[in-house]
Amino acid sequence: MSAIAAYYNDKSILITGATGFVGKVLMEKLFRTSPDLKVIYILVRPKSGQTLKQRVFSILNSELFSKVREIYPNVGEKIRAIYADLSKDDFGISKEDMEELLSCTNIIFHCAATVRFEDPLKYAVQLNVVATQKLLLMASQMPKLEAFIHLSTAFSNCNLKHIDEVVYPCPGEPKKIINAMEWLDDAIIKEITPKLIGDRPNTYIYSKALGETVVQEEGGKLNIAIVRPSIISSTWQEPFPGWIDNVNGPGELIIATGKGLLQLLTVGPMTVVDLIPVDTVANLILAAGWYTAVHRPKTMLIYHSTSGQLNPCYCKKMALQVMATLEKTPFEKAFRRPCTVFTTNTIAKQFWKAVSHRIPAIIYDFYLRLTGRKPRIVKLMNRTLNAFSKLEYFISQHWEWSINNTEMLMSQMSPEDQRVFNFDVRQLNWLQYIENYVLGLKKHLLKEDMAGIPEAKQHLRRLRNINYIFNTVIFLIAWRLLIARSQMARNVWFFIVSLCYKFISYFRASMLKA
Ligand SMILES: CCCCCCCCCCCCCCCC(=O)SCCNC(=O)CCNC(=O)[C@H](O)C(C)(C)COP(=O)(O)OP(=O)(O)OC[C@H]1O[C@@H](n2cnc3c(N)ncnc32)[C@H](O)[C@@H]1OP(=O)(O)O
Ligand SMILES: NC(=O)C1=CN([C@@H]2O[C@H](COP(=O)(O)OP(=O)(O)OC[C@H]3O[C@@H](n4cnc5c(N)ncnc54)[C@H](OP(=O)(O)O)[C@@H]3O)[C@@H](O)[C@H]2O)C=CC1
Repeated sequence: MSAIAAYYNDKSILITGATGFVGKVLMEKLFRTSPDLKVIYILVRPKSGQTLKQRVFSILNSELFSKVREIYPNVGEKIRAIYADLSKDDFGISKEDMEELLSCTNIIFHCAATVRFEDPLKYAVQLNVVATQKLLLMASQMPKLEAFIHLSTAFSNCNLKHIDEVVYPCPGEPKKIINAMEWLDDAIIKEITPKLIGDRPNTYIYSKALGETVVQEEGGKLNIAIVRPSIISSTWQEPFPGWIDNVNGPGELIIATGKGLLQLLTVGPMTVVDLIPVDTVANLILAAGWYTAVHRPKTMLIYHSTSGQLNPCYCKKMALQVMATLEKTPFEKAFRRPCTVFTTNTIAKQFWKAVSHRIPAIIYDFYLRLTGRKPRIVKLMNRTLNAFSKLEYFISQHWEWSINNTEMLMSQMSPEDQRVFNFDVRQLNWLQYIENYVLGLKKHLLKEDMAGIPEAKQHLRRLRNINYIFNTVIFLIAWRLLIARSQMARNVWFFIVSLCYKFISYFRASMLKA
């Protein structure tokens, strides 16, 4: 049996962020590989009108957990959902629940965070720094705790081009920043945010960097490791290829491309997009948890969960594969035919944004208004272009991450562990992976049925014909205006017409001879 799987059997595991993208995959894997684990405590808040029970029920009944349900029908009995809102003091956890957590927990996986790039700094600090600080304090009171795994991001130091497996100093001391967030007025915080975050692109990245400093400074004697994933994407292999349930990062751009909203990619041919499949991240987290608890390294280790060094995914190649998959299996009800223009030129970029994005959106909304419907495309287009401008930062640059600790971890694992908790991205075939990713977005996120593909293709053919007619009309109008105003245009026109006439006469004469 796998040593890592055996380690988690009989353990009480606390997961924060278990209702999120990474948390769910982590929990699923734990149940599948270590069914004899004692309990998984998850810190959950009620959301979107759902109680804790309802949230857990819908996760366990989701497609992601279908394999777990097969092998382990009573899986719900091993989950203890504990009410907690990490933005509140003491997380709002009841006294009894807190006592149980403190006395029983063996391992903590801290995945919870706010991942929105532009949350107000106060909220980002509250979630990604203060909550981490409080969780560390809780952890320090857990006598049975063996390991604390903190999830950060590979981009926490994206102001550097080469990133080592160390915690770098961050502008501003966490304690001072936390203090300032408590008493400063929201308007003032907003004003000083750009100065505080310095050369980091947004409040999310900055707060994650501060979070790492807090882990390093306040981890005390705890057995801690930090895992830094890059851009987390759909599952590669487990529990099945292509599972994804959120639009963060690439998902948003792929959907916008598939729906015909986004037709622009500002990348050079050799730009690498550092994708890392979510199941690979979960496997690395579990391996790091085992290693930290069993081998107790003297210093806190940081593991980069990235792909660029070992098996780079080139952005242009990825986009072409996205397009090829969309050709075979298009998304339904597209606004326009999917098409991608690659450019790194700023002027060309602005031109394409206006001509091929904003103007068609305005025309379409005008048409919706004329037909008595509510205009919505301009709003959607603005949102798409805004999201694109925020994500662009991560695909227009190149970073290098050291992976010594990650490779060391792999070398410490038995062949069986390497198979069961595989995070070796060298084995990944990007073309196959991207195809599954696009299909996964269609199926699991957009909830589109494969039976609707003929209709989606028919819709795209209609859009192509409309496009042809539209372009021809625009060309004729432009040409007519030009002829009316320019002698040269008129000469060109007569030249073309007489050429056509001569060609037809010649053709007819040679037909008659034959
Ligand atoms: C060919 C392709 C190649 C691809 C090539 C890949 C490259 C891909 C690089 C990625 C690189 C990431 C690298 C990060 C590495 C980490 O560690 S990041 C962790 C993950 N986090 C993320 O990815 C979060 C990214 N997203 C965000 O932060 C925010 O969505 C953005 C982009 C800043 C936009 O924020 P915003 O303008 O406030 O927009 P948002 O609140 O999301 O939505 C506004 C409104 O639109 C609505 N809305 C949202 N989505 C939709 C939708 N799809 N339709 C309609 N309405 C919508 C919302 O409901 C909302 O409505 P209201 O509530 O206002 O009524
Ligand atoms: N996704 C990515 O591309 C990357 C993510 N990461 C890191 O991985 C970790 C997980 O990210 P991911 O799963 O994608 O993020 P998600 O947004 O999918 O999940 C975030 C989780 O945190 C929980 N959470 C947020 N706020 C609170 C709160 N106030 N109280 C209790 N729980 C809360 C959410 O709960 P709820 O369901 O109630 O909202 C959810 O379970 C994060 O630390 C992130 O920084 C790192 C690199 C890339």
